[in-house]
Amino acid sequence: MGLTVTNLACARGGFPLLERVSFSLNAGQALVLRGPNGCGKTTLLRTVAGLQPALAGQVDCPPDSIAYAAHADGLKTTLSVAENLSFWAAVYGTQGIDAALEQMNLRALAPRAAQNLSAGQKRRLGLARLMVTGRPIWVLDEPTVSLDTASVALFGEVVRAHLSGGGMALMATHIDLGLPEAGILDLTTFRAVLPPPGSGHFDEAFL
Ligand SMILES: Nc1ncnc2c1ncn2[C@@H]1O[C@H](COP(=O)(O)OP(=O)(O)OP(=O)(O)O)[C@@H](O)[C@H]1O
Repeated sequence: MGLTVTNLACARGGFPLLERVSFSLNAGQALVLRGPNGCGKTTLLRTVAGLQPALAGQVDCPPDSIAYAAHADGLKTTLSVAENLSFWAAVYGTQGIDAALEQMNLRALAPRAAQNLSAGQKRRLGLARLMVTGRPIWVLDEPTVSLDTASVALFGEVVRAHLSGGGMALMATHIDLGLPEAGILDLTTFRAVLPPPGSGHFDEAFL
């Protein structure tokens, strides 16, 4: 009931970026994607989350098991913190936002409109959304951007609790989340061989 990625190849803007990527995640496991800027971490996460098609290979996981947190927090700016979480709980058919408010240190901010939060507070709310999805596989793109040291530690604890409960996490991050149990996958070894100039891929990138 986990996540299995087999021989995955993915592209962005028509350019193949990664190929032959394989890994699996079982209950309680986390994997951190590493690699330099632009190597394709976001692209891989988007492909795993089903936001874009793979060039080749397979992503296998139970239906509706992935919760994806992108660079953008995806907040409803005019709704309060509590209303945002309640909205997402309703979307995902779950109940109760208390644990998310508590664990992401948002209780005191519950009545504040999302548009009036600081960047780090917005990020905490964006991450709290994961907790109300009830979904076991968290796919996280640079989750700690804008977080201060205390909030990074807080989020590390939230991920650890998620893993302890049988959840899984696939993350692109340059920051140490304090999860020594997480595996590391360096994507530099999976870089796709670029197509020869004039093969049409450049034009395709602008179509
Ligand atoms: N919408 C887009 N259209 C075309 N090319 C894109 C698009 N978004 C990203 N790219 C390019 O795709 C490549 C991979 O980008 P991606 O965001 O997956 O890398 P990354 O490893 O996540 O980088 P970073 O560590 O900087 O976040 C980069 O060269 C980038 O410029």
